[in-house]
Amino acid sequence: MAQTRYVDRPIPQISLKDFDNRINEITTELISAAENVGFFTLIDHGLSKEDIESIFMTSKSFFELPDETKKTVPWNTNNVGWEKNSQIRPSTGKPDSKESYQLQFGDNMKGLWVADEHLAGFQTTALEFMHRVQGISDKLMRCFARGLGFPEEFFIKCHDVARPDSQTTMRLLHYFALPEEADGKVYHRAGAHADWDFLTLLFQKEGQSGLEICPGRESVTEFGIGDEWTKVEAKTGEIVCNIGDLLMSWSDDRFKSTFHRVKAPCESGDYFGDRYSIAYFNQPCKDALIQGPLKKYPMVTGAQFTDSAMKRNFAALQEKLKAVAAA
Ligand SMILES: O=C(O)CCC(=O)C(=O)O
Ligand SMILES: [Fe+2]
Repeated sequence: MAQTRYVDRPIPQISLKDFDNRINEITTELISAAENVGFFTLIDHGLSKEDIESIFMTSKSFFELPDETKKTVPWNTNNVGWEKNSQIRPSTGKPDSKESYQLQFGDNMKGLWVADEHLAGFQTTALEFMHRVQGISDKLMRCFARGLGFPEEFFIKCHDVARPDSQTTMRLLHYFALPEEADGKVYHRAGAHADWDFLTLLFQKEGQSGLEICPGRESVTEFGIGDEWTKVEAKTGEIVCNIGDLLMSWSDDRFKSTFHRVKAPCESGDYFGDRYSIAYFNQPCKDALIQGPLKKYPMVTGAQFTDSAMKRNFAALQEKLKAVAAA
């Protein structure tokens, strides 16, 4: 396999300290990060390293359950539940080598919370953490609303997690340990993709590296991926945030939804061990009305936006599978 081409690109680090007094300054920093690299890291966000380590322990306890137990909460197309080695990305045409458990706040979770008899207190612990991450998301949404000239509460209302049909999702991820000796196979961890949500907040664990980004996308309708990657360091206390396609569209392409991946380890210095991460995806309410201030794209509802993102992804996947079959 050809060597990966790496370039250094600064990923801004933004502090949320003293948020209410510093909201103007923080907004300026967020807007600049969103307009350029599309990724930034947050510090002083209110979650301690211990809080984050503790939710990672809960996540690990879930993934250590036997598959037979995890199968009691299977993934479905509402984007909830547990899956293993089943997510195929259009960029690779191969399943990611991982398992994940997706959680939401509302009715979609009926029957899909792992039962207390298998993992005591899981639902309470997960929901408590999700509400805290939503609190951080709310701060970011306030700033992005200001930056785009919407009323300050606008995006928060459009992503209200108190509604029973809320779509916002927290995804626990476990990438399996892989053989360090080359065996002729490529084990994708998370194949290159852009997220289709509003904003993603990602928690990583120190030492478990692999996340890489590839900026350069000019419009949300374009799919091309460049080939120069930049590594994002894994630090337990920081939150890595990225703009999703929804915010790119809602900003008339001003803010960039950047391609990223968790690299298939294959070169010296790559990390081959078990990797745990947690991604929190801010998804719109189904009836939210989405259109940027410049009206670059036609107005759509949250439900239509998500539906067409999934269809576009599916169509790109079919193309890729055809190309793989023809090769
Ligand atoms: O696990 C990671 O570090 C990234 C996951 C990711 O990009 C995703 O699930 O969309
Ligand atoms: Fe992603």
